[in-house]
Amino acid sequence: MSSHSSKTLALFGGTFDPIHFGHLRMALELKQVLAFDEMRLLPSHQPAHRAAPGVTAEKRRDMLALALEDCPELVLDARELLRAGPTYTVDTLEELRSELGTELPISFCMGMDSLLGLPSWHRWQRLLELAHLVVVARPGWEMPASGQVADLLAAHRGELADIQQQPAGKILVQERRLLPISATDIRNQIHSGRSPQFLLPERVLDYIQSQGLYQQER
Ligand SMILES: Nc1ncnc2c1ncn2[C@@H]1O[C@H](COP(=O)(O)OP(=O)(O)OP(=O)(O)O)[C@@H](O)[C@H]1O
Ligand SMILES: O=C(O)c1ccc[n+]([C@@H]2O[C@H](COP(=O)([O-])O)[C@@H](O)[C@H]2O)c1
Repeated sequence: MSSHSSKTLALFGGTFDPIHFGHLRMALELKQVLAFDEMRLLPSHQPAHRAAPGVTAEKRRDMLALALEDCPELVLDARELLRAGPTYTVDTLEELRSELGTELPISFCMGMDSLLGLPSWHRWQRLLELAHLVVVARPGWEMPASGQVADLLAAHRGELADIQQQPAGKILVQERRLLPISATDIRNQIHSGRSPQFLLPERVLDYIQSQGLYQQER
């Protein structure tokens, strides 16, 4: 039995290019509603399934650190930035399991869009052996009718008590309204000369301006 058996850990991964209030609210709400003991934001180094971010991993991490300065409930975990090559979630979860043992309940949080793309993730069938998946769906979402994700949901759908008490293997679908904010919109606004004020923390916006980030269209 691991010494962590009475705790629960949640991870909220993303490119965070840049971090915004949509990410921060969702991470905080999931932590509070699902009563996780710890919620870590996990910036991806070289995202595996999208174009390379325009801003270096170090700057994305700095923005995340600034965003979390006033929020002790959310913690930065920069481990993926230390690994070379494409960032695969399965590698991160295996690393965490070797550090924290096999008993600690670990939940990896993602949007429903990410779940629908899960079969293209690296070694995706191993993920549920290492962690639970908490999937955020908009109210009124519909279950995919068939296919690998429908089969996965049918086999692994669980309840809150499962993800709090078991180490891995369940999918919890959480219906929540999302703030209508996207990092793509923020980048577009900046390079069009408009201000993204009120969509992200003021300190992050100051950093973006002082470093001259997102001025060029990509
Ligand atoms: N407005 C939002 N509210 C809640 N969660 C969000 C929101 N936008 C993105 N997410 C979730 O945050 C995680 C990281 O997303 P990501 O860093 O790609 O942000 P993004 O705003 O979608 O960026 P981009 O526009 O560059 O794709 C993903 O799980 C994604 O589903
Ligand atoms: O492991 C993979 O193959 C994989 C493929 C796509 C996305 N992910 C992870 O999913 C999280 C959200 O990714 P993104 O691209 O929506 O910011 C982030 O932690 C990524 O590392 C992981």
